[in-house]
Amino acid sequence: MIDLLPIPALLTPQQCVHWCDALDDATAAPAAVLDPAYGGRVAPQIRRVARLQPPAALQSQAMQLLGALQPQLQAYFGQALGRCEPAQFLRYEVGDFFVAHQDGNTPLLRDASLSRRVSLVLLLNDASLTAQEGCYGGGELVFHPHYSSAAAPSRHTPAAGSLLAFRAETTHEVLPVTHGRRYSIAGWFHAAEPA
Ligand SMILES: O=C(O)CCC(=O)C(=O)O
Ligand SMILES: [Fe+2]
Repeated sequence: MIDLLPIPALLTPQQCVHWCDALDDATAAPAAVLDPAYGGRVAPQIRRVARLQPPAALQSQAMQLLGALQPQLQAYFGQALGRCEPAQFLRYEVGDFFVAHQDGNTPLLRDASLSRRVSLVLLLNDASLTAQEGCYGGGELVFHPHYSSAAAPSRHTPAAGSLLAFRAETTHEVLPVTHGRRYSIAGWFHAAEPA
């Protein structure tokens, strides 16, 4: 079974609209794969999405919001958690996606992602089947069970302002966006430093 913790209504609909508006003025650059210290590079066949440079106030608000979840996440995932990595503000345009991947805690990859323990994805706008102002189509967040499990992948389109937390080693992907723009924030809690 996939260990998924949904946290609804972390942001109000008004905050979501305000954050998306602020992000439309932000500098955007193609998001990289892998840790920059280990040759982080843009690989659009793997991850095609713009990483936005939010205003400093928004970045720190997001970090406060995510940081406050630490006790709840520690209790749910049964892991001692340390720092939360700077959140990535992401915008998926039509055709953008992120192939199935794990965010960290995968022992064969010995970069900074090794100590990631819990991944967080916060959606800033809603999905809709038809094109609607401010909404996107496609872009489902899909979780894949362990290969030894017969369970089917699960697809999620969290409501604007709500978050999904999962173990960093869980395989997940973002399906291509089919209309509109999808805004999300990704963050990661690392293992607590040994005392
Ligand atoms: O944007 C999302 O929903 C998830 C992004 C993601 O999986 C990642 O950045 O590692
Ligand atoms: Fe991810």
